[in-house]
Amino acid sequence: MTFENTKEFAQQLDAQDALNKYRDEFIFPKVNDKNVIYFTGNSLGLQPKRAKSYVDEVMNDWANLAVEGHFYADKPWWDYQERFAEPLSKIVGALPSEVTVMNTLTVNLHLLMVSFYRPTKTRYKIICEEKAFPSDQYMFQSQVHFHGYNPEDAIVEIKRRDGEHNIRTEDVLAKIEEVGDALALVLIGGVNYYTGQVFDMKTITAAGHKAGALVGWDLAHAAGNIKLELHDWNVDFAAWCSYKYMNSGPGNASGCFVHEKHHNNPELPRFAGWWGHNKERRFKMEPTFDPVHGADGWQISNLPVLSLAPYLASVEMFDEIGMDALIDKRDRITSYLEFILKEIDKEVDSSFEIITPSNPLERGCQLSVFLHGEGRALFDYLMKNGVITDWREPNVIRLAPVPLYCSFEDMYNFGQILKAGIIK
Ligand SMILES: Cc1ncc(COP(=O)(O)O)c(C=O)c1O
Ligand SMILES: Nc1ccccc1C(=O)C[C@H](N)C(=O)O
Repeated sequence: MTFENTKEFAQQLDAQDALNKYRDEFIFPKVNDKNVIYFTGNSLGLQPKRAKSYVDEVMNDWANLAVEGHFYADKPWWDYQERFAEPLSKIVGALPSEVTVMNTLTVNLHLLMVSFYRPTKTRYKIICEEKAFPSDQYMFQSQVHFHGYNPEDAIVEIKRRDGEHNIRTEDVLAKIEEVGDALALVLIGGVNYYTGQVFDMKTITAAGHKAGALVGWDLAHAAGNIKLELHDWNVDFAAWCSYKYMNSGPGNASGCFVHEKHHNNPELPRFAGWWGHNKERRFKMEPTFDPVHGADGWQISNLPVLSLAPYLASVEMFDEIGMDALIDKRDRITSYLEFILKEIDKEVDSSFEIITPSNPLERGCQLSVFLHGEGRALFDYLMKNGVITDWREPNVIRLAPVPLYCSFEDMYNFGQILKAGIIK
């Protein structure tokens, strides 16, 4: 499709966009009395208007039913997480029994590593990506330490080649083969938080298995953003936070995936709690743990229902729309933003280097832009003028035109503000 850098053209794309009406479902912060152009849904998604009524429902049930709400609320609290299974399984390409919601992302990755990182004297190494999100790096180091190994030896990072911004699949595969019999686990961010690069999860998962290792994915920047087929790709486990693309609210619960093939394995160690115990007999207060056969068997504590409520509102919205429609718009709006950046680049002295892969199959809805010749002052100018982006050292802004609530006209307007910020 050929694009034009005009307001009329952008408005025309909005008029043809079936998802445009969902913009009204979200609350936008305002700057100078105008809705902002929000590019940071990859950090914290906007609040869906319908989230409040889900929270109010729990507050009302708590007021009116108190302890009875666990079993007699319209949406009973004791198995509230089961309402996520169907819609969430479609978002990540899983069976409903393979997904659950609990805790937060780093906590869940630790808990899943209890089950899936079981190093032995000879097979103890973890492959991850260079410059993984810091929380993941701390997690790897502390897990390796906990098991009595040396992080310098046990953690193997896949590097970018000199002068390249993204990691090549062939380099991941070569590293897996090289580490071979010493490899216990591959655990990578499915979408890199800094560059927005999407990894070839299917191919890498198969290669990890071939080497005799288990394979997990941190899907913080992937869930609700890209097409996932976790079950079919034979991924062992995965976890994601819900406050980014899934719009569940700050610090909210994480989602987890555990492949069906691991559900009935009595050998698998895990850190247990009563909410993972056999559902029918949970309140019989039995002394021996009998896990639910499914991802729910990794639950530990009773559920933080008040915080799950807005997440449920959001997941149901995703279910209404479907990932295919979202991805369709995501590709169009991301390409339009890419086009706008290139157009503005021609009109100003500075130059923008998009470090995200240009192939739509290797990116979701994030463009990370190196601002050559510009500095933090430009970022500050954008923020003051109602464009919310984020800044990452040394000189990168990340732009996520989230298809649920960003418009094509936003992209056009952004281009004009960007140009004014440079030329001023
Ligand atoms: C890739 C990645 N891993 C881990 C985290 C940390 O998540 P949490 O603070 O919810 O544990 C984030 C975002 O904050 C992330 O982007
Ligand atoms: N939860 C947060 C709280 C405070 C500041 C940032 C975050 C993020 O989520 C950062 C995110 N992981 C990112 O890739 O930008």
